[in-house]
Amino acid sequence: MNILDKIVLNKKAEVAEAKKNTSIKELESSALFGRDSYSFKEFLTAPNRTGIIAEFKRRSPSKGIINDQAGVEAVTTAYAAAGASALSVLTDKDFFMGTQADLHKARQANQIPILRKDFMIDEFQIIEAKSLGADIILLIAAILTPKEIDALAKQAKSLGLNVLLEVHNLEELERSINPNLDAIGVNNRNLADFTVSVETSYQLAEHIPAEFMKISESAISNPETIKGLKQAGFNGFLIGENFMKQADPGAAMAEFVKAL
Ligand SMILES: O=C(O)c1ccccc1NCC(=O)[C@H](O)[C@H](O)COP(=O)(O)O
Repeated sequence: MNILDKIVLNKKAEVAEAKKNTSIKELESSALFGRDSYSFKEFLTAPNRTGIIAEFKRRSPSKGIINDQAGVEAVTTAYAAAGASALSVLTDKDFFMGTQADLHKARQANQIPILRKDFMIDEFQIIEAKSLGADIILLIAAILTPKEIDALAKQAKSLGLNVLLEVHNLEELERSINPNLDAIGVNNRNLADFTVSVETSYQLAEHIPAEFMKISESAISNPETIKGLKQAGFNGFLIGENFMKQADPGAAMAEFVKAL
């Protein structure tokens, strides 16, 4: 069984447990449930922003512990001050050491869009994302059927959330694309074997229809890479480890942005 299969199996059990403990009514009565989401598109394309979606990520299956000392409020507010267009906050506990409280804290401290970075497989998680203050949800083509993507995207849109579809190859893109998506993210990391190549973004760029924002995800560690990806039509750049591996991730991002 590869790591993605393990994550999904674990997530199914986690969601089943969460459904036993929390009702949808409770989630819908959260103070944040009724707020209007920030527009992903507006923040990504605003002239004074970088296009960077800066990720708060303590651990990953490919790298182990990246940074278990940094605080979510301090890091995310520093990312926003450095010009992040949006934030990404991991909420998966078992593989990434993320928590739902991280997302909630990031929401209270920031006024830019936040992506709930998790493995979404069930409508319950979308309602949960809304109740925690997320603006964007991620749908990963490698773990969902086209029918599931369609249903989850429709539900997210009905709650005013922005939807980012993640693909890693042309086959995933062609089978998963649908009009309820806002952005297509090309993951430069192969989640089955963890190899990375930014070439993946270049190869898929021309196949992404113009109506969707284009995001390049993972393994970005150089401002020059962003310049090249912008030329290829990318609007957003999801960066986690490159900043999080530093003692002060916000300062690392501020330095990086100076070279853009
Ligand atoms: O990062 C991993 O090891 C990983 C393993 C299995 C599933 C997902 C994984 N990462 C999720 C991501 O998409 C990245 O956190 C994100 O794109 C940022 O990547 P990076 O800048 O390389 O930290």
